[in-house]
Amino acid sequence: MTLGSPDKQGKLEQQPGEKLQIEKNTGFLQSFGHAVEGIGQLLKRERNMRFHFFASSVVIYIGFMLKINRQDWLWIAMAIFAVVMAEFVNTMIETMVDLVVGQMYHPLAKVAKDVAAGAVVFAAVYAIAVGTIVFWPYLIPRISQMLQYQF
Ligand SMILES: Nc1ncnc2c1ncn2[C@@H]1O[C@H](COP(=O)(O)OP(=O)(O)OP(=O)(O)O)[C@@H](O)[C@H]1O
Repeated sequence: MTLGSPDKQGKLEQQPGEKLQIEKNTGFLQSFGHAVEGIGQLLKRERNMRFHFFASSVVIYIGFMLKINRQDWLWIAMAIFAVVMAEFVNTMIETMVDLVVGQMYHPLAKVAKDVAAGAVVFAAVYAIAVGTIVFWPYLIPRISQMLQYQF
């Protein structure tokens, strides 16, 4: 990919007035600023990440509704963290593969991208399992209460 040309997804155009830096960051604030930019890129480029963000918000809302305890919050936080981390790794791998092979097909590029995507699926399955184990005991009394009320 040449400088300023769009990437595979057509989203890497150089912005007017944007400073092109390849030197080391000079201080904490500059490093932090670039890290925040990285998080922004993840949200902008990854449709799945926006879905994870929405799903996490729903799970947190349900957690508050069901008044889950401290320990259960830790499990939920860990599940959300695992999915988000897997998505970070997936995006890093995808970007590096696109940088190296560009528009060419390469079987190893396929392996790298598919394994990275597999990591996200793996983390998502873990998160669903944690959510089920955590929320189930809070839901059982409510469900049986609803059933008693109906019959
Ligand atoms: N350069 C390449 N060589 C070989 N296979 C590729 C290459 N680029 C992509 N693929 C294959 O095409 C699939 C889709 O590629 P794409 O770059 O859209 O991945 P994606 O962005 O990982 O998808 P998602 O955003 O859903 O994670 C990959 O999972 C991989 O199997």
